[in-house]
Amino acid sequence: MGMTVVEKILARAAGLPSVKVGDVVEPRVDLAMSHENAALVINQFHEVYEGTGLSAKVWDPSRIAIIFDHRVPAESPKTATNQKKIRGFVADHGITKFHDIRGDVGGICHQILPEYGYVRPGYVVVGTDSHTTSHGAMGAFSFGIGATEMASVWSLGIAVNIEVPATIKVVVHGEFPPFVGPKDLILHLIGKLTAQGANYKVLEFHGETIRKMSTSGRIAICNMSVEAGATSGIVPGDAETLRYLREEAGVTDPIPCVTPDLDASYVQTVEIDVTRLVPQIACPHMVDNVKPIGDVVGTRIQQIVIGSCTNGRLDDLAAAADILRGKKVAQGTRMLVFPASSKIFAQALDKGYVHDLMAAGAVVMNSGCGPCLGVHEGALGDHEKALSTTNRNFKGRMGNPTGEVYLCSPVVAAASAITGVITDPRKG
Ligand SMILES: CC(C)[C@H](C(=O)O)[C@@H](O)C(=O)O
Ligand code: SF4
Repeated sequence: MGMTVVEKILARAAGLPSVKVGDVVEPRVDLAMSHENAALVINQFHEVYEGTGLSAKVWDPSRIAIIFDHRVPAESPKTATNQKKIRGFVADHGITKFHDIRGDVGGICHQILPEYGYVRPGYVVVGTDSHTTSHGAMGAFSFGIGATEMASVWSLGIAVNIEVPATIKVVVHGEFPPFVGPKDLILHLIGKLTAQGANYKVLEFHGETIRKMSTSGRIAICNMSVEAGATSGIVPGDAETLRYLREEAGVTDPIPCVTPDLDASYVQTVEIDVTRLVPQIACPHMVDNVKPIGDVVGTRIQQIVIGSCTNGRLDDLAAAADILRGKKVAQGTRMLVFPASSKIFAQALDKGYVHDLMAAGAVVMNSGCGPCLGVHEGALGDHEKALSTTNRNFKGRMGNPTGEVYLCSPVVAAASAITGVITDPRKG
């Protein structure tokens, strides 16, 4: 019996000739990622060693990545002190993949990992963040775990009790129409599968539309796979993965790719033709409450948000700048832009996108999670509505339980910024 790409990755990492759905395995971890919640992991990690007489040492400091992003720069003394504690741990243990609050190498964890070539095809990646699914875009099996599990990974280098997940094959055909892209595809898929439709399963993406898609688009679709409940999303490594890792991340060592067997078995196959796909909007307060844009056109918006690990990359900012160049953000609407990393920010500066966006009236903020999570900056006022390129619209997500968040692509957000109401970019 053939294996899916995740079965192959898990078999290799667990040192087994093959695995099948439901097997419980203990794969070797290639990369373990945390952000500010490393502070929790550190507490749990020390507990593992308490009373054993053993000195607490991480299994491999080169395989741990810690990125400050959720609250940068710190909004409170408590956060700043947590970050200080993590810095101390990083220094004590010699952790090298550490990204502090910096304007040169800072950014959101899910952008930093691919950008610096930390994730490779075939890797097992775990992260203390639900959107760790993003790194499936690089052909890795990448999923979120809790702080306690992470403490055990830090000491053992293996992920314990991992049940081999079933895989849903998603085959995407056709060419995107103008102003429609990967974000619309993933919103459409989540609407179709529902928020629980892929629970405990992997979404393995195939088809010519995926093959032609940039790494940026692939990150967006794998990032949001968790919103359909998926353990992970994955695009098996291919020519685009190699191009990205070589040309953009500067990787020079060999990059073997893992591909699924032709006779691999899937629990379900979903076929999507994007030829007639229209811009999609996830309406409050569930990511699977997805509607074609026509259903919500004209809804008044007080805050437009472009950024995050989902849609804060250079192509996203370029698309927004193209629409807003020479135009103005509507009165009564504010627009916040936060690039996914410092590197993207610098590129957007060089290309003039930051200038275009600011001249239109947008506030360009530093790289980090910012308004996406709403615990730090960019909160909504009572009963305000936001239109955002982020990935979650749960009640209270943007810091106010009476606020409403609509999710969309960068071009929809940019077109709507000009009018102050949800606007179809195909007609704008
Ligand atoms: C705060 C963090 C643990 C959380 C996550 O797990 O995803 C956040 O990044 C999010 O997007 O909601
Ligand atoms: S940008 Fe948003 S979704 Fe991404 S890691 Fe930060 S809080 Fe989570």
